[in-house]
This record gives sequence, structure tokens and C-alpha cells, in this order.
Amino acid sequence: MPSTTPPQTVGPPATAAGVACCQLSVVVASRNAVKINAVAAALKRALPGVKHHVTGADSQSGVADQPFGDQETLRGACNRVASICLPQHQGCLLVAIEGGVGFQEPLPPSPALLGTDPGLQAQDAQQLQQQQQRRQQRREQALMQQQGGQQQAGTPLPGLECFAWVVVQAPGGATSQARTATFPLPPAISELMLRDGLELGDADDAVFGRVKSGRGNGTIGLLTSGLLTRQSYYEHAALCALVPLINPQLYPGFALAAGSE
Ligand SMILES: O=P(O)(O)OP(=O)(O)OP(=O)(O)OC[C@H]1O[C@@H](n2cnc3c(O)ncnc32)[C@H](O)[C@@H]1O
Repeated sequence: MPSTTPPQTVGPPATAAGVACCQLSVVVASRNAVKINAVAAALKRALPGVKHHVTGADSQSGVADQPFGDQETLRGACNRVASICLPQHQGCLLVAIEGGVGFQEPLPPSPALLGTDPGLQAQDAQQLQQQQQRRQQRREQALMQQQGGQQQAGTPLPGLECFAWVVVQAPGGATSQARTATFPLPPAISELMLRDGLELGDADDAVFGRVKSGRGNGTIGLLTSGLLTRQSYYEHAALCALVPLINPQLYPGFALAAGSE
């Protein structure tokens, strides 16, 4: 028997009307203007009815200056939020952005290449396995290098990719997180990071002949001639992390109290 219960309807996001009266103080766990401006721009679009004031604060990530991999990078963003969760910030929206790099994942073979021939499939599967083994060996070599082991000159290094994590803590304590898109770093930058242990910003500066590029348009700005900038790149993920605040009726714990400050 089909159920006679009417489908549940969900109202529109509370953005414009529901939280229009709020005054929201927002603290970004960084002094980097790129991060502060990215959060301010995301908030302006996500909660247009909410008057907000965004400031930066000193924070501790508790991870390496150059976090490696999703886990460490996300942990850095969480730690940054925890480090600014102070009595003077009670009732504030807290936001942290942590930039990271990691190894590129190998591509799986495309279905078009595999076709329907079982012989071909087996051959491709074997090739894929060999490719994955080679990549794994390269990863281990690169890690050894990072940890002070010996890297043979001329050994190709695995490619690196760049991303960031955004963590948001609502005034009531509920947290949300989102990740930026990923882009591949040029081999010249990956090499400086893996072989010489440079941070991304320093590797950028060396390759592009800039100074403090991370405070400007960032790596993505240099690689896209400004089509994207580090700020717009972070703004997108910040907006995604703010989704529960845009829709508090769908995400318990994210409602902004009227007049919260
Ligand atoms: O003051 P904080 O908030 O720490 O700002 P930061 O620029 O150091 O930012 P992260 O700690 O999040 O970034 C980790 C490292 O990656 C570098 N980085 C990340 N994204 C970058 C970008 O787009 N361009 C240049 N450097 C970048 C950054 O300079 C750090 O060395």
C-alpha cells in the first residue's frame, strides 16, 4: 500500500527574512588579509540580510607550517578554530582556512579504453596495478626525502596538488567544514617542496620571481593569470562551509539568534 503521508515540505532558506535582524561578529583565525577578505566576501553573499563585522585573530594550527594531505590540513583548520574559541569571542562566528598540498591521485583507466574485451580489461587492470605500484614507490621515496632520507638524483618525484580546508563554528558551537577544489602544482614547484622542503609560498616566489605571493593572488592567481585568485578560490569553499547557516531550518544548531554578537 502506498503511504498516504503527504511529502514533507521544507521552506525557503532563512537567509533574507529569518536572520535579517542579526548583528554577527565574525572572527577569522588568521591575520592574512586574503583569508579575512575571502570570508567577508562569502558572508556577504551567503547571508545578505545579516549585518556582520569580520576581524582576524592570531591562531595556532598545531600542524606543520606546510600541512601535507587532507588529514593534517583539516586538523590545522580545526585547531585554528579551537585556538580562537576564547571568552572574548563568545557569540561570534569563528572561521579558519588552512592551505595544504598532497600527492596527486593516479587516474583510473577510462571505460572507453577498457572496452568490453575481457582480455583487454585484464591487460589494462594489470597495467593500472603496475602504474599504482610505481606511484606508490615514488611516494615512499618522496616521503623518505622529506624525512631526511637519501633521494637519488634524477629520480622523478610524484606530482603535488594544492587545496585548502575551511572550518566554521557557529555561535552556538555547531561546526561545519568544506574543502576547496584541487589544482595540480607545476613540477618545478613540487620539486622545490619535496626535494628542498620549501613551503608553497616560498616555492612560488622562487619559480615566479615574486615576493610573498601567498599574500596576493596566490598560486592559483599566478597559474590562471588572475582568472581565479587565492581569495576567490577560498571564498567559494567558505560559502560551501556556510551552507548550514544559510539553511538553519535544515541543520540543527546553526540558527543565528536575533541580535547575536
Ligand atoms: O597567516 P596564515 O593564516 O598562516 O596564512 P598562510 O598564508 O601562511 O596560510 P596557510 O598556513 O593556510 O598555508 C600553508 C602554507 O601554504 C602556503 N600557501 C597556501 N596557499 C598558497 C597560495 O595560494 N599561494 C602561496 N602560498 C600559499 C602558505 O604561504 C603557507 O606556507
